[in-house]
Parts: sequence; structure tokens; C-alpha cells
Amino acid sequence: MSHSPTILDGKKIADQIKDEISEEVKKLVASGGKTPHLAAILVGDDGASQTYVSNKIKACKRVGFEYTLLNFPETISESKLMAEIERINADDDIDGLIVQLPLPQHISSAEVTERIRPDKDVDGFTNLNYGKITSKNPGLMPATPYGILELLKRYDIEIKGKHCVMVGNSRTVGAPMSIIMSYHEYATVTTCHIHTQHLEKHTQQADILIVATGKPGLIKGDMVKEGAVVVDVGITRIDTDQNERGYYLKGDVEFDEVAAKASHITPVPGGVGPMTIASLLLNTLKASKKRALKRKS
Ligand SMILES: NC(=O)C1=CN([C@@H]2O[C@H](COP(=O)(O)OP(=O)(O)OC[C@H]3O[C@@H](n4cnc5c(N)ncnc54)[C@H](OP(=O)(O)O)[C@@H]3O)[C@@H](O)[C@H]2O)C=CC1
Ligand SMILES: Nc1nc(=O)c2c([nH]1)NC[C@@H]1CN(c3ccc(C(=O)N[C@@H](CCC(=O)O)C(=O)O)cc3)C=[N+]21
Repeated sequence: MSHSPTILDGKKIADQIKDEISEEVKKLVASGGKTPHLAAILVGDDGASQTYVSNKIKACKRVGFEYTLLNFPETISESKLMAEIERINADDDIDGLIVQLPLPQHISSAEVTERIRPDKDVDGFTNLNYGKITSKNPGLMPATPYGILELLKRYDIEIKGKHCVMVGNSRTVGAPMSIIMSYHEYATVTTCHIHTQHLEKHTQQADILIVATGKPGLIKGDMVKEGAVVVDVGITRIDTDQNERGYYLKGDVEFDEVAAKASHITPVPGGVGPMTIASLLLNTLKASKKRALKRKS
């Protein structure tokens, strides 16, 4: 039986969150507070990375944050990049720093990420913030998982006691998402990854199915239970000569087939992507307020 699911409109919810942040920034500044300031480092000229970073900068403008974009050539050395991070770490005006991933082969993403001051780590990628996920007083939460959770909450989707199946186990998305869903939200969680056998046996059990693999169209209609809530994190550019841009975007979920069974589903684009950016702004606001308090004390 085919029916229309509720579309989890990440673009719309992200716009609401941005409006809320704008209001707060206005009040903050009117009361003599400091304007939050985000810095972004982009290495190289990968088209998708440029788009994501420019979306982040646009979002900063929209909410009234200050921003600094540093774009370095592909050939920058690791030590030079580290020195730039140290410089931003020490810059008292800057509240948040993101280093867009992936980085070129000759640079260690793990070491670069770890060099960011944890109180400016608005991606939530450092070991300290990662560890604090399972703390009663979390630090800066990883942006994509935090954005997904906020999206589910704003659509009043019940998580407690539900079976959540996470497909993907990356450090930035899948692994922290699994932890948050079980530790904070009391879902019963199954994490699937490249070594999972009979993936469909697991996905078919999901009340909430979250997919972050970067494998376009991996999840087909017959892998999903009737009435499931489906969140598609994947975003891959597929070449085409059918449009001006020369590519279209495809998620990890075969949308039409899965939408015919799901109760709720995120689109690509317009789903998780904008929520990641909204979380980044929320983290930057939080970091900025915390730094302001520290300065006073
Ligand atoms: N919308 C947004 O805001 C964001 C979107 N993304 C997108 O989400 C996707 C995933 O990103 P990310 O987590 O960084 O990617 P990674 O490549 O780091 O991780 C992918 C994960 O999926 C697993 N995997 C790969 N293929 C399969 C398969 N066939 N079956 C089961 N598991 C599989 C991998 O296993 P193994 O570890 O063994 O390789 C790994 O755990 C990408 O398309 C990315 O562009 C990412 C971040 C934010
Ligand atoms: N340090 C770091 N932090 C990240 O948060 C980070 C990263 N590195 N590397 C790559 C992934 C990917 N990611 C996205 C952000 C926005 C959209 C986004 O805005 N998507 C739009 C469409 C974008 C388009 O048109 O291509 C949408 O889904 O509607 C997508 C993906 C953040 N990531």
C-alpha cells in the first residue's frame, strides 16, 4: 500500500532556528555583548567542500555573526596549517573554528582536528568534546548528529524505547549518532557498517532508520519497515548533462521507493544538510556566550 509520508523539512526547521538565533544575537549585541564570530578553514578547491563552506558563511551573515574564511591551497604543509589553527586558537575575538574535511592526503585530519581548542571546536570533533557526549554536562555536540536529533524533536518524533538502526559508523556522524540515540535518548540502537552481514535484516527492524554511508541509493524500499522514520544523511554529487550545473545530488536512500513505506522521511537536498549548518550556528552561539562569561570572571 502506497501513501504519502511526512517530509522532515530540514530547510524549514533550520530557517526557524536561524530566526531564533538572529533574535538572540540582536539582544546580545543590544545589551553590550560581543557578536559571535566563526572562522572556517578550507584547504584546496573541491567543489562540494566550497559549496558547504559557502553555505556556512551565508548562514553566519543571515544570523548576524561575524565570520572569517581562510582558503589555503591544496599544497599547504601540515605545519603551516597547524600554525594557522594556533593563531585562531589564540585570537580572542574568534569564538568558533571549523576545518572543513576531507583534507588532502598529506595532512592528518585527526591531528589537525585535535589541535583546535576544545572550547572553539564547534564541529564537536575533538577528543574532549567527543568524550563529553556521555557526560551529564556535554561540551560542544557533533554538529550533524545534534542537527538530526533537533529535527526529530521538532517533529515530535518519539525516540525513547524505539529501535534505531544507524547505518554507518564514522567518527563524525554514525558513531556519535549511535551513542546519542542510546545514551541520551534511550532508543535501542543497532549500528551497521561495512562488515555488517545481511544489512537488510537489520534495516527492516528499524522504527527509526538513519543512513550515513556515502553510498548513493544503498537503502531500497524492501529494506525498510512500513511506517519507519527515515533520515538520509548521505549527499553525493552524480554527474549529469541534464542540467546547467552538470550534477545532481543523491542521498543514500532510494527516495521514491522508501517514501512509499515511511511515515516520515528527510529529502536530499533540504534535509539533514541545512540542520548541520543550524547546529554549527547554535554551537558557535553557545561557545561565544561561554567565552564572554569567562572574560568577565
Ligand atoms: N548532510 C550533512 O550534513 C552531512 C552529510 N554527510 C554525508 O554523509 C555520507 C557519510 O558521511 P561520513 O559518515 O562522513 O562518511 P565516511 O565515509 O566517513 O563513513 C561511512 C560509513 O559507512 C560505512 N559504510 C560504507 N558502505 C557501507 C555499506 N555498503 N553498508 C554498510 N555500511 C557502509 C563505512 O564503513 P567503514 O568505516 O568500514 O568504511 C563507514 O562507517 C556522505 O555522503 C557525506 O557526504 C556527512 C556529514 C554531514
Ligand atoms: N569540518 C567539517 N564539518 C562539517 O560539518 C562537514 C565537513 N567538515 N565535511 C563535509 C561534511 C558535509 N557537510 C554538509 C554541510 C552542509 C550541507 C548542505 O548545505 N546541503 C544542502 C545542499 C548543498 C548543495 O547544494 O550541494 C542540502 O542538503 O540541502 C551538506 C553537507 C558538512 N560536513
